[in-house]
Parts: sequence; C-alpha cells; structure tokens
Amino acid sequence: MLMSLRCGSCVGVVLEHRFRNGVARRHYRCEFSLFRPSVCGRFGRPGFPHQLGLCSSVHNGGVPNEWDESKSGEDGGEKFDVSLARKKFPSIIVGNSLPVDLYDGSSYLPPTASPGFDGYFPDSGDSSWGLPSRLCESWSSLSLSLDEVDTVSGPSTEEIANSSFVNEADAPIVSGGLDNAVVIEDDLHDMVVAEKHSGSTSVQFLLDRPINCIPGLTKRQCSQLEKNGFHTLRKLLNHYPRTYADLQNAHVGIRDGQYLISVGKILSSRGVRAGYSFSFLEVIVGCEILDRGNVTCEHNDAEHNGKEKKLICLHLKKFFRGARFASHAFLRSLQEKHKTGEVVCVSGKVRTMSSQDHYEMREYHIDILRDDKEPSHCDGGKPFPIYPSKRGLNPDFIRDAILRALKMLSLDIDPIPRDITKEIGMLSLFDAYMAIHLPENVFQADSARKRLIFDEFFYLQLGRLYQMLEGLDTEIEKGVLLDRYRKPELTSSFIEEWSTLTQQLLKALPYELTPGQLTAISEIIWDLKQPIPMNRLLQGDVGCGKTVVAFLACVEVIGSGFQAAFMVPTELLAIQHYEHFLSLLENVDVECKPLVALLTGSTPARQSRIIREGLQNGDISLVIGTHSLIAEKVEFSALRIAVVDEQHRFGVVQRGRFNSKLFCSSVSSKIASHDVVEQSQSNSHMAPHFLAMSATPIPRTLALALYGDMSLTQISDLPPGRMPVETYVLEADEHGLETMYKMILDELEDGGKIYIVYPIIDQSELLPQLRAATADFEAMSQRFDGYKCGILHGRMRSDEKDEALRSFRNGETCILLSTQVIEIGVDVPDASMIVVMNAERFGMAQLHQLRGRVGRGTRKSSCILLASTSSSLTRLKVLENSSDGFHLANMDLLLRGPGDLLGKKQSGHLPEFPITRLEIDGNVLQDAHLAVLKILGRSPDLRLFPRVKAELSMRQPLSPLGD
Ligand SMILES: Nc1ncnc2c1ncn2[C@@H]1O[C@H](COP(=O)(O)OP(=O)(O)OP(=O)(O)O)[C@@H](O)[C@H]1O
Repeated sequence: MLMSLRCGSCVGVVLEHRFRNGVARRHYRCEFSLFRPSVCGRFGRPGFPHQLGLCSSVHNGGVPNEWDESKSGEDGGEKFDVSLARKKFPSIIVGNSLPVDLYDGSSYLPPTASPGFDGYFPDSGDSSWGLPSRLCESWSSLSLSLDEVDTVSGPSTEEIANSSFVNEADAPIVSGGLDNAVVIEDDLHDMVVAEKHSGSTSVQFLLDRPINCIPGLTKRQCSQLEKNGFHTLRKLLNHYPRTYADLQNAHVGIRDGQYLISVGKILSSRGVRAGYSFSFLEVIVGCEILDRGNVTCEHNDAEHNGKEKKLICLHLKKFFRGARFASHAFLRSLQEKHKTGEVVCVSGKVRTMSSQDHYEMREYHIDILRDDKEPSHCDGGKPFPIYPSKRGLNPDFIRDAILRALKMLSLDIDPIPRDITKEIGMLSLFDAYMAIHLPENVFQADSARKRLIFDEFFYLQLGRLYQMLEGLDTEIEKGVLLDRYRKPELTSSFIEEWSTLTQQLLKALPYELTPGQLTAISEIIWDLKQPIPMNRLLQGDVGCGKTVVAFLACVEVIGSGFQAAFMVPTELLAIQHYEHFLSLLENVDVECKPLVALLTGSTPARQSRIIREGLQNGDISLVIGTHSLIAEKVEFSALRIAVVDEQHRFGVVQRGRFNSKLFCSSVSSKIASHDVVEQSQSNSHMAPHFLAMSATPIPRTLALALYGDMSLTQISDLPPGRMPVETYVLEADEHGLETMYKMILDELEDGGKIYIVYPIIDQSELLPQLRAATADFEAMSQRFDGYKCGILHGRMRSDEKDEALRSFRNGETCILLSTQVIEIGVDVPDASMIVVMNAERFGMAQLHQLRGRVGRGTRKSSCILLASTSSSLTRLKVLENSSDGFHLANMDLLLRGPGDLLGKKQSGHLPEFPITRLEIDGNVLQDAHLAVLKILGRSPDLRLFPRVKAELSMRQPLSPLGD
C-alpha cells in the first residue's frame, strides 16, 4: 500500500508507506531537495554514502537520512493504523481508490543515487561539475535541462515498485505511483507493472535516447561522441572501464617482469634520433610507491601514506625504424604528445634498469588522467576507472560524458523485475551502471560486472527460449517445455526414441558409453528433435570420447533422412575420423549403410567434384573434412547438423559460413527412413543444428560460446581404465637432458611408443635456442639405435603425413618426431610417452592438448616438458600438478590476462578489468537461466513483462525460426 503526502516541514517531500502484513515501512524522498538544497537541507545531501552493497543494495529512495531514523524508529517498521492515518491525511490512498493528485509530477527527477559518487564528478571543463559542495547546484541545473529536453517522465508504478525492491528485503509489494496507487499482492505485481507500462515508456527507452539528450554537451561534443559510435546513452554507458587504477599506488616492491599499473606524473618526454633510420621515444614517469624495504607488518596505513613512500621512475620506450621516423618533425610531434606535469596512469610489464628505482617499460598503456590531479591525494582510495581509448576523444571527456549520462539514469531503468534480480543476488541495473563506472571498491565493480554479464546471458537465453515457446501452439506444450528446462534431467531423450540407425551403431560400438557420454548424446538428440536449431558446445577433457558422441549425433540425423557435416581443423584429423567412422559402420547391422565421404584440400579435383555432386543430390549422408567443407561450391541437399571439432581453431567468419549454409527443403538423403519424415516436413526450412566440440575451454572460446547463445554439454568422466598421465617438467640443462634420454630409453625398452614434439620444423639461425624436428631426426635415430623413428610435420604432403601416422599407429615406428600438428585429436591409443621440446613456447592449453595424445588407452603414460628457460618452470609446473583442462584454462586466464571487458578482444597482454572469469561467469550463466525460467514461467509470451520484451527485441531482434 502506498500513501503519498507532503512532508509538513518542507516542500516536495513524498512520504510513502508500504505495507506488508500490517507492517508499514516509511520511505522518504525529497524530490526537490535535489534541486533546492537550501529549501530542505535534510534530504539529498551530496555527502550521503551511496549504499551500493554487493547484494544488499539499499536505496532509501536514494536518500537515507537522519530525519528518517528519528521519525520512524530503527527501520521504520512500526505498526501503522491505516484508518487513523486516513482521517488525518486525506491524501492517503488506500486500495483501488483514485489517487489524489498532490502535486504536479512533471517536474519529477528520478531519485538517482548521486550521493556517494561525488568524489568522482569531474572538476575540469565545466566548472559546475565535480566539487562536492556544488553537486546540488549541478543537479539543479541538470534537472532543468532535463525537463527542457523531454526528460524522463514522472515515476511510474514500476518505478516506485522497483525502487521499493531496491530499498529493503521486504515485501515485493508494488506501491502506487504518484498518479496511481494500488495495493497489489506478489503475483499480481507484474500484471500491474504491465498495465502501467504505457506510462513508463520514456523510462524504457531512456537508455536508447540519442546522445544529444545529455545536458551540458555542446553540439560539437555530441558529434564527436557520435563519430566514435556513441550514438545513444546505452552505447556510452556500455563503454566500460578497461581497468581501474589505484591512485594511491599501493605497490609494495617491484619485481622484474612484473605487470604494473601505476599513477604518476610525466617528468620528461623526448624523441631521440639514434641513427639515420632509427629513433625512439622515451617518456619518464615518476610514481610514488610504498617503499618495500621499510614496510613491515606492523606498519599501519597511516604510515604507508606518509613518509615511507618513495619515487620510482618508469621509462616508457617506443622504438621506430625507418628514415621517416627519424625526422625532427616526427620526433617533436611525438614528444609533444606527452606533456611534462601531466598525471597519467601507466600499465605494462617492467624491467629493472641498472640504476636503482628506475624501470623500463617497452609495451605499455598510458592514459592521461587529469592535468591537475594529485595522484596520491585524490579519490580517497576509490578505484579510478580507466576507459579504453577512443581515437580523437580525450579520456577526460569520455569520463565526463559518462558521468553526465549516469546522472540521467533513474532507479527503474531495469526491465527485469527487482524481485528476480534480488533473489539471485544481482545488483539492479541502475546500481550496476553506477558501480561499474564509479565503484567505491573493486568488489562493487565486480558485482557490477556480474550484473552486466548476467544481462548478456539473460537476454540471449530468453530470446532462445522465447522463440521455442512461440513455436508451440498450446499452453500445455509450453508448460511441458519449460518444465523440461527447469529440470535438465528431462531434457534428454531415451534410447528408445533414437533412430534405428543410431541404436544399431550404439550396439556395434566396441565399448560401452560412459555415463557422461550417454548423458551428452541423450541431450544432443533431444535437441535435435526440437523445432529450432541446436547450438551446443560439447566439452570434455582430452580423450574423454567426444568423437563418438558427435558421430552418434550425425547418425541420428542421417537415420532421420538428413545429411551431416563434420569439420575438423587438420587434414590428419579428418582422415583419422573418416577411417574411425568407417570402421564403426562396418559392424552396424543395417540394410542400407549411409555413404560417407572425406573432403579436404588434398582431395583430387575430380573426386572432390563427385563428392560435391553427391552432397548436392543427397547420395552422401556424411561428409568429414577440413574447411574445404565451407567452400562456396559445396552445397548440401539436406544438411541437418554441422559438427565442428575444436571450433576455436576456425575463424569466426569460417564458422559463420558453415552456420549460414541453410538446409534446403528437398529431403533426398537416401537413408531416409520412415521414422522422421513427418518431422522433416515440419521444419524443412530450418538452419542446421550446430555442435561445437572443444577439449580446450580457452576463455575466449567459452566466452564466445556463452555469448553466442550456446548450450553447454560437458562430459566429465573418462572411459574406464584410464590412468592419469605422469607429468615431469625438466630444465634443458645437461642433467635434464640426460634424465630425459634415460626416460625415453626406459619407455622404449618397456615396449612404449613415444611422440617427441618440436616447436619448429627446421633449425633457424634467428632462433638458435629452439630445437627443430628435422634437425634432431638423425641424432635421435642414432641415440636410440634399434628403434625406428618417424617424422611428421605440416610441410609434408597429405599422403606422407598419413603414412607417418599409420606407421606409428601400427608399430613400425616407435618414435614419432613431430611438430604441433599432432596437437588436436590425433588418437593412437597405445602411445605412452610424449616429450615436448622448448615447452615454454607453448601455451598451457596447447600443452594440455599435447599431453592428451597419450594416456588414451589402458597403458600407464607419461609426459616430459623440457624447458629451456628457468623462468618458465613455474608456469609449466602448473601442468605437473593438474590434469584438469578446465582448471588449466583458468590458470591460463590468470597468467595471460582475461582479455577485454566483454570478451570482444583477447589481448592476452593485460590483466585488464576481469569481466570474463570462467568460474564466476559460469555461475552467472546459471543464474541467468533461472531468471529466464522465472520470467517465462510467469508469462510465456512476455505479455506481463513488456519492458523485458522490448529490451529483448532491442538487443536481439526476434527473427523467424532458423533465421
Ligand atoms: N566409452 C569408451 N570406452 C572406452 N574407450 C572409449 C570410449 N569412448 C571413447 N573411447 C576411446 O577413447 C579414445 C579417445 O576418444 P576420442 O578421440 O573420442 O576422444 P576426444 O574426447 O575426442 O579426445 P580429443 O579431445 O583428444 O580429440 C579413442 O580411442 C576412443 O575409441
């Protein structure tokens, strides 16, 4: 229940009483205090800390205050006598009675949480910004301008409702707006929100208003922003910080090679001509940091902030080669880019220099902060946002524009009802925007990050499920579908529901599927039977048996009269899969076996033409191949599933092309069975199902998979009898090499088969430290006399490669010297040892993949990683201790850096703002899934959530199925 009344002591205060179970809670908002602090100084003071707690956000209408407490007791939760109140205050609105208009709501300014962010408001440029004491004036002028530019409307039912949820963990009761007040029980809440929706359209589209609605920006500034892609408020607000600087430089000691992010002043900048065609730029930045030598555990913060700081000099160097870079004009322009005295934030890896406290940075990022900002005395230790640079835009200007945009936000910009986000511990969208741009601390920023990732996942999944529901006719069908999603154990098909061909293949397998494989294939087949294209990532550690699962999926569609395509990144793998599939098919007891083809870059032209014809007329049911499969000339008659192994190895464009190979309506595959002809007719215009496989969940892949709206299937067990691969990290000194040779010999004498992997094919003068496969061939053959060596690398012809692998597989050769060409998918079950030369040259995920080439049978296997630099030992030791691909992917993420904020770039260079952290983001995905089910469970057609629906179509235009 809501009561609206004026505060007796000042103009413009709205007192709201919300009731639940007879308990009233008071919320006070001083609408006008934001404009006129002098009228009522008790409200909206800029100094109020904005309580952006991690999960327990508190926004007392944006204004918690002493008056609140003194009048309403500790939590404002005293019993309230409605009838008495009604007598006293005729303006109180009870039940469905019409509202009494107390004031004109048109001048309403959303109760944004300006307090607490004051420290950040810019103090350059427009002088009315920034100084905390002037914040209210800023708001005042802002509000007026807002009105002038068709500002957000008065608070809607939703607005109040949302803000009430933000306030406390109390009832999800919607209080009435200023023009309407209704008592609503929980389950009616959304209905009313929907009804009142029409009144809040301007709020809904607030984020999509053009950039020129931001008050205080000149026309030139607006066009500058637009030129850089910031066309709307949303675009600007979604320009998230790349990282945050600790302006206090709380580093305690610097090591060589350490990644440093530090704030300091430019001491000098000079462009130096070092030769006719050689020059460099050196910018020296002086940074105050804590002096490690003087820091002991007992020292308190005060001491740290005081005399124990010391100045270090960072020498940022950039080198140029070429006569034109050595000209005076060029060097002058270069050095003038960095002005002495400018305060900057620098990040990059440091190298110690010969003079003490001097460090060199060769690959660095430099961001100009404010000209006048004293690094060590500002912002009270709050993280200072550093934005990705935009060409031609001054970073200060971007920051200012974002702050102005933030001030336009209202509490209710969130289309997702607060009760839902609150239940899963997410910030409201308003809080998330505030906290990502103006965090009080890194935890807040992280919570904001989660919420923003949540949104990405939420709308992707919502779109997908919504489309599925739209495809169903009856409420019962919709209910069943939602139920299955709620209970994932139901989203799998029973073996009896599989096509006859699939069941036959299952019977013919030389082993039993593991529980993980069985669940995976059941889920996939369930998806294959749905009327929308599957988009699924099949993940599992190396050697867990993903291939057979993918084969079964292909066979399922073939058994239903369609075609399947299986794309792998190397020719070697294509041949291996082809032969593997044929061998499995041999044992299948069916009358008409499907025709399988192999298509790679080495397939002779004539043969390739025949295969293409076979695919076009439907004679060929399964084609296995490399990226040749997505060549323009390849057309399918009835492609129903595209499987892509190690999908991250293919470029986005390549994958996209595979995706867009639309399945044509003519179903003419010769294997068509009576099973599913009926199904084929109903969805003959659907895009093919897409199944990606990966044993290396590298962050980028996973992030893309998640953002790319993929369902995830994980195989978490290994076939029985597998033993973990023993891993040894050796330094390539004399002792290490001897140990390695001895281990190889022992293994050979024991009947083992060994891969030796090299980083390069031929010895290179430029890289003398790297061992090469061809150069070592003779030496290895001599050393292990009596054991035949083979060689395999990417420059060999296709048939030579095939032959080399075949010889190794059948035991003719016991040692295979190879490059990383064997890294993906090569399956020789009795290979028992792998040695990786110059292991430091490989990424962790790569090494894990290489290690996965052994231990694929029942024989005990080992892996030797030979490191030629002692500095890489620590990194490699991680592999010694873990055989879990997911863990290693996370370690890679930590060591190489998390890439760009929303996974758009993978820099691998910076420990940037950590928006893509696997473990956490996995949970967020789960949360988003739950939220989607909640929303659709309440309203499958989103009728009750018009704002969610509008947002969905904004983000992901709802296209017809399969488009
Ligand atoms: N259930 C099972 N029981 C026993 N062996 C199995 C089972 N499933 C698969 N295998 C065998 O395990 C080996 C590895 O399988 P597969 O090549 O499918 O693994 P993978 O997950 O694709 O590995 P990678 O990621 O390295 O490509 C193969 O020799 C395969 O025949």
